[in-house]
Amino acid sequence: MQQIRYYVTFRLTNVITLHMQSLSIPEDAMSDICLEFKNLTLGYQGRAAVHHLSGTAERGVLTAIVGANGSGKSTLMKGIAGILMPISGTCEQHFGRLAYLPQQSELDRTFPARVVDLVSLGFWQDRGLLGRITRRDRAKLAACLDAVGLTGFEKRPLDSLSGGQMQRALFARTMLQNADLILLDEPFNAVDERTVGDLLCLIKEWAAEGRTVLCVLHDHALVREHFRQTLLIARKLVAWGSTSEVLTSENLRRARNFHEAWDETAGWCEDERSNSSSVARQDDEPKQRVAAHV
Ligand SMILES: Nc1ncnc2c1ncn2[C@@H]1O[C@H](COP(=O)(O)OP(=O)(O)OP(=O)(O)O)[C@@H](O)[C@H]1O
Repeated sequence: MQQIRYYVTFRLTNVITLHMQSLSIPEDAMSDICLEFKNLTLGYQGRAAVHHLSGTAERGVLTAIVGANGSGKSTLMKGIAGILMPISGTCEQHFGRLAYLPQQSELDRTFPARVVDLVSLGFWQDRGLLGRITRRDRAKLAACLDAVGLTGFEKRPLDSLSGGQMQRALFARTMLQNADLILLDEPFNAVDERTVGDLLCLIKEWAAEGRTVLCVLHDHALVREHFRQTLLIARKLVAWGSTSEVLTSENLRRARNFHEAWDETAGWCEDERSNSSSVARQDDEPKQRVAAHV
């Protein structure tokens, strides 16, 4: 009975999360813009964590999101996924489906679920909560497990997996979701070099298939080598564009200065300046303080 209750909770929690990620996405076949921010401010309990972000991400582009700890990267991912509602401004997705892989630290692995249960949640958008998985689905699932090197792990309980194996299982679920926009929050944390290489290959294949991938990363060398575009954030946009133009020592210095100067207790910012779109160098130091506002 306990097992059943856990299992139902596991499915419901995951399905609700996946459902929130799949809401309301208008098709826009005329444009190559997949994602558009307009003066987006996100935060918690009335305090902004990401300020006045504007810009666009094109379809099929691999973008790294970089910034110091606490700079707002995960907050931005949650805003795009629809888990966090904007304090002001908008975030619009212009193509189909979205898949979101949160940081591993946010996942509860104590549910008595197996690898196959986790991965098959990727079918939810097609099959619904109680929908039956067909023979064809099972073949797809097997192919995805094979692609991430987890053939034979189907019945393994989640709490018996290593960090890297868990990440591979989550990538398999993401593959089954067949999403147009894929959000990955620090997907290479605590995984070995070989797993990083394997998962990077998958990510590049997704982009080659026309999927847009946004990936939070801390390893600048890896970003320089594998990601065409980078968005550098320090609670507000510092720069967004080609990786070589964004990851300059000057931009990194500005990001550091801005982040260090930020007032953690400030309320949400009423400054309605929009920061310019796409490839953008934003204002220099944070001269403008946040207005305390409740
Ligand atoms: N649930 C929450 N409630 C209140 N404040 C939060 C919450 N989550 C994050 N914050 C705050 O928002 C700010 C941005 O946090 P966020 O997690 O987005 O940073 P990050 O860039 O992803 O950091 P890291 O690299 O450490 O993962 C931080 O000051 C953080 O303390």
